Amino acid sequence: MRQPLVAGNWKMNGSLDSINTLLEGIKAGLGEVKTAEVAVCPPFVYIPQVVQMLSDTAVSVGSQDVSDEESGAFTGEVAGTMLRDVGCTYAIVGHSERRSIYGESDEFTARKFAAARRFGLTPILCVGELLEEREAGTTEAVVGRQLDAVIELEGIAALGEAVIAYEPVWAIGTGRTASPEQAQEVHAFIRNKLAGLDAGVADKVRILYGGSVKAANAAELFAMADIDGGLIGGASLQAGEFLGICTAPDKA
Ligand SMILES: O=C[C@H](O)COP(=O)(O)O
Repeated sequence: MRQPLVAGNWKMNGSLDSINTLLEGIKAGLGEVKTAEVAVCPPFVYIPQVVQMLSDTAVSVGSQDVSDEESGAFTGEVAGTMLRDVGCTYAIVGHSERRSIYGESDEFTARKFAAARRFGLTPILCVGELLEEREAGTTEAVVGRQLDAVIELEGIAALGEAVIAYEPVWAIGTGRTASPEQAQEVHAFIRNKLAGLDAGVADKVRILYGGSVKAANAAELFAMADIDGGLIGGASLQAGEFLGICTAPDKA
């Protein structure tokens, strides 16, 4: 039985003050969350503050990215060792905003996935197609290719110790959520693809859905057989909305 995971990706949002307020709000409602594991992924600079504020809770903290390198002359990079040092347990890799805005390739993403694991972080590997790729009928080819880059570098077993997030790019921040059936179709494709290589990995890996998830639509998405929680952007910046999503698995 896979425990659902609801992870908030705050992206480049927040300030010392607003994060205090957000976390106070989340902490006040955590007692209502019965089933899901909860995680938040703040901007790098706020991670120590967030780890400290959540130290009396079971909420995990992750980073939004991680360097593919360990240390040295890599200006602007943040290493997995540093993220572990300040209390992270997860690292998002290959978010579509990294892929599309900053040109990060499948191979580069795979190296970041490897680095996260090497330094003791659980990668949350994001995959997903652009609107034009969906319309061209290439969703499975794109998602399959993104997964293959990681499998080729790290091996199939590594995915059993990671989290996958399926995020159709056309649903991110657009208010246009994939329907539960559309999401389930791709989640099932991912799980079946992994099952073809290692049934144990496919059974174990949590596959999150991301893209305009809100308290109002989370329960129907999370009720699908292969959707094991969500990676939440905008709605994770509002305590009430985020808690509404975190408690959605309790209603299944
Ligand atoms: O990482 C989170 C996703 O990009 C989803 O963002 P969103 O919930 O604002 O659509």
